[in-house]
Amino acid sequence: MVVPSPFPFPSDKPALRTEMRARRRAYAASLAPATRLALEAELAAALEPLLFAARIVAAYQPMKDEISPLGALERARALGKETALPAFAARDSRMTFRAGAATEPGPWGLLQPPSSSPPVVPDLILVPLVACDLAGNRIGMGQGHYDRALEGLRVKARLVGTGWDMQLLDGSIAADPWDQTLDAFASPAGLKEFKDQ
Ligand SMILES: Nc1nc2c(c(=O)[nH]1)N(C=O)[C@@H](CNc1ccc(C(=O)N[C@@H](CCC(=O)O)C(=O)O)cc1)CN2
Ligand SMILES: Nc1ncnc2c1ncn2[C@@H]1O[C@H](COP(=O)(O)OP(=O)(O)OP(=O)(O)O)[C@@H](O)[C@H]1O
Repeated sequence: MVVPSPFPFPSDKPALRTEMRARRRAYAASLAPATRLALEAELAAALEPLLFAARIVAAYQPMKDEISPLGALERARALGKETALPAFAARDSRMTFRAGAATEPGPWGLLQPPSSSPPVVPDLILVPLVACDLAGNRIGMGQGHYDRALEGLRVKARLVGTGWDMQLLDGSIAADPWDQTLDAFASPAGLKEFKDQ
């Protein structure tokens, strides 16, 4: 499932983010709707053992080019687990996880649970990403939302990057001191656990 990295491999994060966002967009656009649904079902199947073991599962409301984790979240609910999604009080406020379904518009253009839903501490977090490498280094949307939120949650939670197969790169992503390393990457091809750092 590891794809050859873009060549020449961009040396700085912003360039790699731009390159991989473009590739993610092209990949998502190339998928027929039925294929996309089948891949999302494969993702949910790959995550099943982790969902089974968790108590509170957090995922994300997918953006246009991202793989949807909502089937996996539905599966978690069917297994009796509590589920949560990212929420923001305002654009410059800290991201938290709130229980329940995404019913209200959030400041970053994504639906989120209402502020009346309780904040929760998940023990499994499905983390959206632009790209990650085999050491669990991740590139996100560049606002540091996950890095900041995961800093305090990683003691309790397993962090599983979630994406299309093509988002796992075989080159190395230079980690910044604040970057939170992923424990694993889940995609339609399966679950790839990263070795302890
Ligand atoms: N699906 C999903 N949910 C997520 C994230 C994510 O990466 N994916 N986040 C990851 O941290 C947080 C939200 N952070 C975000 C950071 C930047 C942009 C962004 O730049 N969006 C548009 C511009 C829209 C706007 O400016 O309002 C863009 O794609 O250019 C979106 C979300 C929490 N929820
Ligand atoms: N724990 C933290 N404390 C303070 N600032 C942070 C922290 N984590 C990240 N940042 C800031 O956030 C900015 C974006 O970081 P980075 O480029 O690593 O984001 P990203 O991992 O792509 O985004 P995200 O985590 O939202 O998906 C950086 O400029 C950094 O200073």
